[in-house]
Amino acid sequence: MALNKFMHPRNPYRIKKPDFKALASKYEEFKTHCTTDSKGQVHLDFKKPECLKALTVALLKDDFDLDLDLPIDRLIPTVPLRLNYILWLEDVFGEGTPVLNAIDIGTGASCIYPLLAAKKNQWHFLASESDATNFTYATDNVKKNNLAHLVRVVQPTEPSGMLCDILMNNEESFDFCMCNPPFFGSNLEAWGMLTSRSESRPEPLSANTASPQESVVPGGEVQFVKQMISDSLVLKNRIRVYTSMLGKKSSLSVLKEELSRCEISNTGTTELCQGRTMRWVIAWSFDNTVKFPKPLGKKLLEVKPTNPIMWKIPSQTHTKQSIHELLLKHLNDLQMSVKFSEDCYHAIAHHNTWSHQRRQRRQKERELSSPEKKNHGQKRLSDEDVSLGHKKLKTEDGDSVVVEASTSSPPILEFEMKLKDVEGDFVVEAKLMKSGSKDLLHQVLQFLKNRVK
Ligand SMILES: C[S@@+](CC[C@H](N)C(=O)[O-])C[C@H]1O[C@@H](n2cnc3c(N)ncnc32)[C@H](O)[C@@H]1O
Repeated sequence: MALNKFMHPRNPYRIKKPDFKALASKYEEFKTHCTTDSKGQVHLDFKKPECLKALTVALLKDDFDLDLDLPIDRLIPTVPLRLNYILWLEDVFGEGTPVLNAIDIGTGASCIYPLLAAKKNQWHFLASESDATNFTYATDNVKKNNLAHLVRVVQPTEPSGMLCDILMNNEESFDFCMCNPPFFGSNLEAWGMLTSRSESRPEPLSANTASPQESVVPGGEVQFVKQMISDSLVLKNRIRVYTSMLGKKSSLSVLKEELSRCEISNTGTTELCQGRTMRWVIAWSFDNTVKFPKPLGKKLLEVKPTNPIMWKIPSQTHTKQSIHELLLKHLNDLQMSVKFSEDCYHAIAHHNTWSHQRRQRRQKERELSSPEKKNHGQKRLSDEDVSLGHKKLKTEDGDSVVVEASTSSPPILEFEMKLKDVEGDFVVEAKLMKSGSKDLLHQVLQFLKNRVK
């Protein structure tokens, strides 16, 4: 599971491995596909399509209360990857996950994206599916979960019909469209026979159940997404954000070139990492107010197990309550979201609000002392601030600088801090959680140390 550590920071499967034993004890059907070894460990054979299906069905039931029926001869979706794409779309539209109206092109028998997003965020979907068997299963899966008020499944009038086709008799506007296109251009490519030796990948660990009509399309995913781009030039802002997943990294540069050729400049990309699989997403918009999150890159997403960082506060200067109040105040000043229970603070930062505070304060003082700028508390952003995703800075009374951060960015640091009594003194013990680096955590602790002396 080499890539799990690079999964989206909010993806629960990043740290939670499916517990086959627990699932087998809850779900009879899942249990029938499991084997138990002499040590009592429960196993699943991923080379068998029935086992893959049983796992996807059990996870969707257990984690999202979704009941799915899937044909064994069609693509069986893996849940962590599908969730990664949805979580990235949440980032595009900002925190608080507003109710959105979306399109899923090629929804599959599972109708997985619309069902997951409808259940998780109450998003509305128009889902298209050209394959007759998949269309029937998708429609039944929506009904089975009582989600017909949120998800409509349609068939394009032409088998290769795309956005313009399904929106022909429709006046609606949509917030975004998403798509997991057939990746390959031919059956030979789908079977891996066109891949040269040097490019060849290790043999897959799990069965591929996708039918030819699900994995193969003339021109492969590049042609499929080029058609989406062409349709988007007609539909423009009727869909605010156009996105598609890609199975091959090489397709990214070809499609970026196509977007540039079509003079579409507001574009974004991201990587989706899970298990041993990597996928990519390409996105574009005609609305310049849409800001695509900067890809975090593997460095920031990777969390290496680290020892906690300790910091001692002498009890002569503070009581436990006064330390608690100061910690909460300063974490709050840093615009982190903080949960506190049982002497433990769980904090998440979306932007670096703690660096260069002194420089910002001096700048503010200079601005306030310069007569022509006296009425302009607002400060120009440095390149670094911009690269950190800050929307704007504004000064406040006193020595604090408040950073109004863009809300559409994923966390850059997540940590836990415990406040303990140790031999008459107080000790703060801080530990990195799902996102960030030890360096960032050190910086935050130094910021707090300077204020809680
Ligand atoms: C790779 S599968 C993805 C299925 C599902 N979205 C998932 O992620 O598991 C691609 C799907 O697109 C469907 N498809 C292919 N061309 C299509 C088109 N022009 N319009 C709608 N669906 C299409 C295929 O039948 C297939 O179900």
